[in-house]
Amino acid sequence: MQPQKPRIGITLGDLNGVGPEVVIKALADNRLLAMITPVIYGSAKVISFYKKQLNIEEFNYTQVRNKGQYAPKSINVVNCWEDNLEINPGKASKESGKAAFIALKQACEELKEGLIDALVTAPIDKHSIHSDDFPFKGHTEYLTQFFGGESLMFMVSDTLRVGLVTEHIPVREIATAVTKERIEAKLKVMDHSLRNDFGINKPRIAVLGLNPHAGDGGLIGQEDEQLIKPVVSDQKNKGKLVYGPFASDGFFATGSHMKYDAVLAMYHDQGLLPFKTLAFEEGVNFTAGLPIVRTSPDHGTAYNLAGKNQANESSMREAVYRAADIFKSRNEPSTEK
Ligand SMILES: NC(=O)C1=CN([C@@H]2O[C@H](COP(=O)(O)OP(=O)(O)OC[C@H]3O[C@@H](n4cnc5c(N)ncnc54)[C@H](O)[C@@H]3O)[C@@H](O)[C@H]2O)C=CC1
Ligand SMILES: NCC(=O)COP(=O)(O)O
Repeated sequence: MQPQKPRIGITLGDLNGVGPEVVIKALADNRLLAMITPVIYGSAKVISFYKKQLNIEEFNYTQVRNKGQYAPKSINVVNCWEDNLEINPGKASKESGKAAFIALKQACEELKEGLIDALVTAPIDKHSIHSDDFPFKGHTEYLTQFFGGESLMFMVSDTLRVGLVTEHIPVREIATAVTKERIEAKLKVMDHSLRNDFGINKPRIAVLGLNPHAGDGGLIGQEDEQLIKPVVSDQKNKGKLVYGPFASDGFFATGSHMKYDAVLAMYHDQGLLPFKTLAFEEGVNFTAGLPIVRTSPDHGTAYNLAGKNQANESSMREAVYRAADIFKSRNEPSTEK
């Protein structure tokens, strides 16, 4: 008997952004259908609108009538909201933010119930979706609360992996949020994910410094000497292959990242700026550390491109492949990890 293909839930994200476009373009590639059963959470009306606009013939889908009954040879579409919602490509709106949340919530509930195996999320507009029902800064924070656990925003490609100690917080709060406990917790998730999700038996991890020149021996801020160095030493004493802190400005430019399986950055732009520069098209945002698998493309709603058939779908395609790979890796009989 053929093993069951992983059922990958895919949320459409903000219906006025490039989410629907990159989902349609990625799934129009039939090779994906041979490997996974896609279940789109959103609306058939939105899919039909963008399909027409993009003039994509080879994208056929089935509307789901019964919850959890997903046709293995089709692109399944679950209608999550009323059909009368207006579609305005490129325009932020509270209504589209609300719809994005409804689809995300339904997909998460079905993931929890075991009706799908992994989740891929198309981009939301963090401002539009924000409400009393969704008081979060992004998917990462929502999923961490919904499923529980210590999560890590882990940007991954075949050649580069970058995780973050702090995520969506204002720059002025970074220094106080970088604590020994938080660095240790994120290193633990990263180490575990490299072993279990990526099959690396002895992960080598580089840790970036917080201050310019990793503090210059305490001349430019104390955090590198007093927090980061002791954590790295402690990890080494425990037999872990953890190195640093490295001055972050020249780290990627000199190709130093290639000597490690992953890099731990202290804050969002410190990690995502080099990641997107080096791996924008193939890069994927993976939420490590949770009991479920969630990936997403590494870009946002790109309102400037929405409705113009100019969005590149490769990051979305990689996100789908990556979710299926990690799901399989977690469910394979374990070798030594
Ligand atoms: N996982 C998620 O849901 C994410 C959501 N966002 C949200 O997206 C919104 C816009 O954020 P920005 O910082 O402007 O980032 P963005 O990724 O939407 O746009 C940055 C630049 O990249 C280009 N770009 C983005 N996706 C592209 C694609 N598929 N093909 C070609 N070019 C592409 C855009 O045209 C723009 O020039 C914000 O509301 C933000 O919160 C941002 C990142 C992730
Ligand atoms: N720039 C990355 C990002 O914003 C990820 O957001 P989310 O996956 O937490 O929604």
